[in-house]
Amino acid sequence: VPAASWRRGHVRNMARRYVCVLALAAVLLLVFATVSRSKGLRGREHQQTSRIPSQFSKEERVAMKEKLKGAIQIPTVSFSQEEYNTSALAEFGEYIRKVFPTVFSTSFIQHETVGNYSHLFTVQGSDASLQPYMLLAHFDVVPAPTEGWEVPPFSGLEREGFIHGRGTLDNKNSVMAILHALELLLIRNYIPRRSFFISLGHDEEVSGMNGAQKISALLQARGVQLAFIVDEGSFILDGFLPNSKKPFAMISVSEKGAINLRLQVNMTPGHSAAPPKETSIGIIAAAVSRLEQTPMPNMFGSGPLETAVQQLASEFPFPVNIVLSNLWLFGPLVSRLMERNYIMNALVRTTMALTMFNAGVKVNVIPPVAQATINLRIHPAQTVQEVLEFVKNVVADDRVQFHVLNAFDPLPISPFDDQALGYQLLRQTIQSVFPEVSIVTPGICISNTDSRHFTNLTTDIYRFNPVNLHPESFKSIHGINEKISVQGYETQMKFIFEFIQNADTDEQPVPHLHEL
Ligand SMILES: CCCCCCCC/C=C\CCCCCCCC(=O)NCC(=O)O
Ligand SMILES: [Zn+2]
Ligand SMILES: [Zn+2]
Repeated sequence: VPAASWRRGHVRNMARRYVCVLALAAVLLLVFATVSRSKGLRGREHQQTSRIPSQFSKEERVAMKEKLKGAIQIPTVSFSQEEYNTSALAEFGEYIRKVFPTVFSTSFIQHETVGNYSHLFTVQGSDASLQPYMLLAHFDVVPAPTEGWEVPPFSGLEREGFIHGRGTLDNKNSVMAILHALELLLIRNYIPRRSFFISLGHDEEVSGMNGAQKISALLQARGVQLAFIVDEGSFILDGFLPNSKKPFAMISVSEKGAINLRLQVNMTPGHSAAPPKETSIGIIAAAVSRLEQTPMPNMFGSGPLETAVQQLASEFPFPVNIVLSNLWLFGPLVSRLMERNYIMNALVRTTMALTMFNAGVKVNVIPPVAQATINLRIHPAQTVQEVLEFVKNVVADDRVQFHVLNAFDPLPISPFDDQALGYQLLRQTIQSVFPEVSIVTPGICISNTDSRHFTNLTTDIYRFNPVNLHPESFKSIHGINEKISVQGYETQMKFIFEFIQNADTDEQPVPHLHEL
């Protein structure tokens, strides 16, 4: 082909290619612009640069409580690992999509459903150098028979400044406060610097194996490591200390282990008119009675609780403050005094509760099987094996069989020194949102939480809900008349609104003056 003709053909081909590339670029740009607009992506001109004040309009505050009420009305009850209200769990997923549209439509937030009903949100921050953290909560609740309730447990009714219902403290309040705080931040054009995850479990009350544990495995498979986790598991404790009116915040830096243990006695059935000396029910009843009469050893002596007691000493008048500040000398006395109160008792020892009893087939038949299920919560100074040995030694009856339904050791103690970012961010936010709270102490969660499934992703697990809890309210958790004040819920949401912004810091926490 003559050179000139070749050159003309070559130039024509090159021109065609450039036109195609330009056209493709134009189309992509158009698509990107469309997607950005529709998905709420904010250009840097929208980048939030200054702090967003946690002030909310009357309409926003009304919406906060109404959305919580709506959540309470969905009966997301879990009965066992195999039995929970799947339609309610699915309905709850639809509900949060409806009431938090910005959370679900923001381009830097990814939502995934895990284990069919749990929710994982990945909120991508603008500074990838900052290690992400996680906010944890759950929306399943324990059953709530209506007997004893002032209002129906799933009505979500508001009365005298309180929203009533199962889950108002454990733990739909946290689920809704987290999502609502994020919704309001996004509406105010907030973009986080530090990425964070929100994990909302659907089966925390029945082990978390299908929710939180699967979310943990998913994040581990993605190579995620977390700076810290914040979950339920303690509160601002108000009225728990004798002679002290001041509330204090306890951040649980560990949680007890647990054993669900079934005791069983089998016996040949027969006519009740000619009974044996003891039936299977009598044998099991005597065994569990011995267990109830033989408390586990008092383990008060070292660890976060002692730190808490010493930090609280200043709340007490002379000479109590001297006693509490010198546990090396008065520890045995203090431990004896603490075990007199059922909540404090749960802090100083492994507890045992007989929670289920199944036996008998008919009034005139000797019962072939008797079963007693006991729920043990293991103090951090003990192990599953030690507790099982203790139980078998107290039962001391070969006719009683032991079946461990599930068990896990106490959780490690998370750091709570000046360099512990998560702990210090909580302390900092507590003192800015709750100025009346002057003491923040470490503690032990006497119950269990979904956070125990995340020890593979971080060592810094903190269990704390920014809600004032009174001893009466404590009784309502898994009990009757669970409720949260409207003001208390608003403040919980405000706390999270502040905490998320506080977590954007890349400075190491500012050391604080120790309370001691
Ligand atoms: C001097 C210190 C006084 C401390 C008083 C401690 C009061 C205990 C406060 C909160 C504990 C309750 C936490 C609520 C979360 C419950 C989570 C749950 O139900 N998990 C399931 C389970 O454990 O079975
Ligand atoms: Zn809970
Ligand atoms: Zn619970």
